[in-house]
Amino acid sequence: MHCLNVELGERSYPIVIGSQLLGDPQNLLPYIRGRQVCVVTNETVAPLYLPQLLAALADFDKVDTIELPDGEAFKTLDTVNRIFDLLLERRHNRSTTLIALGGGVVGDMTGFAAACYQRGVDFVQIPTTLLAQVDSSVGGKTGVNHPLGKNMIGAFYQPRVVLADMATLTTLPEREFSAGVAEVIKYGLICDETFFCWLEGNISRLMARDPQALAYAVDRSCRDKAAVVAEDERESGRRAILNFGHTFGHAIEAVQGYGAWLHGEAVAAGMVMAAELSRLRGAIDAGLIDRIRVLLEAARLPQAAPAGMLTGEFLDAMAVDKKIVDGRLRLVLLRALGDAQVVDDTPKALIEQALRHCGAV
Ligand SMILES: NC(=O)c1ccc[n+]([C@@H]2O[C@H](COP(=O)([O-])OP(=O)(O)OC[C@H]3O[C@@H](n4cnc5c(N)ncnc54)[C@H](O)[C@@H]3O)[C@@H](O)[C@H]2O)c1
Ligand SMILES: O=C(O)C(=O)C[C@@H](O)[C@H](O)[C@H](O)COP(=O)(O)O
Ligand SMILES: [Zn+2]
Repeated sequence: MHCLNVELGERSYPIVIGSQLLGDPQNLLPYIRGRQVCVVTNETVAPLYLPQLLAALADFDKVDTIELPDGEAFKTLDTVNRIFDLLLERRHNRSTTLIALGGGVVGDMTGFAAACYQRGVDFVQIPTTLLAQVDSSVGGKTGVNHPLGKNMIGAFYQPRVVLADMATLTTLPEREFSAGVAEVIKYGLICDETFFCWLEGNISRLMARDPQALAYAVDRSCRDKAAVVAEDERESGRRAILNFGHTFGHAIEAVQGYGAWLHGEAVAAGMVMAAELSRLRGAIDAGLIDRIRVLLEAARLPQAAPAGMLTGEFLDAMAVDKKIVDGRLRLVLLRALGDAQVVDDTPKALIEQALRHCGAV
């Protein structure tokens, strides 16, 4: 077990990475200030890991659990309202702590509920998917989807601790594991060339969930993300690079219907689109795109738009992107391997060309 720190002044917190962490009260007690807790999880994760966690919480005065329905389609205000209902019915006060036990969907909604309930209560992230361990549990972006756009309602709200128990990844389905690898590859592309090269040499070990390769990938991803977040907590500048591939990816998620493509799958295809656009602007060469495609192939991730998705559907959905300023679409593109930048002057025709190269019709 080891710890990394997300350095955010008085909102700093540790990311604890290890195995068999969630059953040990000592990993949680130092971060929970009151005597009340509410575990938020879902119907899939609860039977797998809730009993272990509840055993670790046995000494609290009030321990409640809410099991949400599973799936991206349930990442909504209505579902968050169910958390508020339970907290109020069970008289949780301002000293309560919410504990998110699950993937990014549970984590994003629990964090948002914590940000809003009685104007803010503590929360803890216990991520149980690869994607949540390497990305969503770190950095304090919380929120829900809206039919018109992904993560459109939310708040920046940091957890008190992230407990990444890698033992939970043993039960993760293959497709979900691959989705997490997409965000891992993202770090290499945007800010960590050495990591990208390591991934090229170790992708088979990673996909086989070799414990050492997995531990290295989780640790390195969390370090990369924590460094970017520490520099720009509320995305006024550099943090936008963590959105590489996401403007396209979010369009896929919204247009296909939330949950049809997994977030990581949509981001994978979106990263190829963003890389293709970077090439059309003359920033990178075709060789790098080939290298990205080889990694995505090995990770069993998509590299093109969903069959039949129209360039117009992409552009319409992208028009509500949260990075837009003064009506200008801002895209995260590559300057080189390991070096991303935000660009706000990409001609629409070039975007359409990149989309068509990547299978949009
Ligand atoms: N806040 C952020 O910074 C951030 C970053 C990246 C992604 N996200 C969000 O995260 C969400 C995607 O997260 P995700 O990929 O974890 O999806 P998810 O939360 O839907 O979890 C994936 C599936 O795996 C199941 N599951 C979870 N843990 C399991 C385990 N240990 N064993 C077996 N099954 C398990 C879940 O029940 C679900 O069916 C998206 O909504 C995305 O927008 C947020
Ligand atoms: O932490 C960030 O910043 C990210 O952009 C990480 C992304 O992987 C993540 O999907 C995030 O939720 C996207 O945020 P959004 O602001 O584009 O909705
Ligand atoms: Zn993402």
